[in-house]
Amino acid sequence: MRRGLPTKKPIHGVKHIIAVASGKGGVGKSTLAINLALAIASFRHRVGILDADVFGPSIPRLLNLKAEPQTNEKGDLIPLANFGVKAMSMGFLVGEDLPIVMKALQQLLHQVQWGELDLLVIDMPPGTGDTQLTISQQIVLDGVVIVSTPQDIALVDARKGANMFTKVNVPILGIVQNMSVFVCPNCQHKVHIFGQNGVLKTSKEMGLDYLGDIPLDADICELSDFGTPVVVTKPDSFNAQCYKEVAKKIMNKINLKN
Ligand SMILES: Nc1ncnc2c1ncn2[C@@H]1O[C@H](COP(=O)(O)OP(=O)(O)OP(=O)(O)O)[C@@H](O)[C@H]1O
Repeated sequence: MRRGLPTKKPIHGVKHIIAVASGKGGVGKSTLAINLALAIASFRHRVGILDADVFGPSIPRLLNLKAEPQTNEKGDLIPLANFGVKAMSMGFLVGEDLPIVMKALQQLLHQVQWGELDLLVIDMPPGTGDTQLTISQQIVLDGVVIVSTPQDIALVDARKGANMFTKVNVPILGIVQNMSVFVCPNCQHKVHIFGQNGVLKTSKEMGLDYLGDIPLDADICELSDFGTPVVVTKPDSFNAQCYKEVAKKIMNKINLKN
């Protein structure tokens, strides 16, 4: 028998799969992943989100989902859903015991009854570890979206992340800058807390597309904490529009209509 990398498999019934990744933790990856999923669903696509953030699953909280998923007669997991988006999360399944986590990851990748989806968004764990490699090697991804804040320490890790995906032949759809600008709610003065154009500069240096900028705004954080993300709760707000602009660029790249 030939030994080597495992063969990549599509996910049954799912037309497109993108991953959202970051080099560093806490830069807003899950918030971007869920708002992108909801934005693309708002363009009348059937969307699911797979939370593969093994040690810090956020999607149950972001979608206000708590129940344990049921299984079908084949033993496949049936996703939960909220705001029209189907969701499956490591957070529904396990604690933090590594062997169990890796087994659960296989179940999440290959044994979920998604039904027909136009797009599955995978929320990756931060960094460049085993989970990212496993997903890159086992799943046919249309591409990965990298998110970073504009300060150097995050950008160094974003580069590492991008390099890892390139090495394993996963196309990079582009980079999103998060939390670069804070607009004072009283005087509208703009403050670039972590620097202004760090992600744009890095994307140019790396020859990657710049997909847009999401401001640092308390509303984004609070609505996420309530399990009511800004794209569904305040769809006409500036913040929601920023996520929708990024979503449109991604949809164009993977040939999804908007
Ligand atoms: N643009 C933003 N404005 C304000 N707060 C934000 C923004 N983006 C994310 N946050 C907040 O920052 C925190 C971290 O965000 P999030 O959980 O999405 O990051 P992450 O990169 O997925 O983290 P982890 O490494 O835990 O997976 C959360 O409290 C979230 O609400």
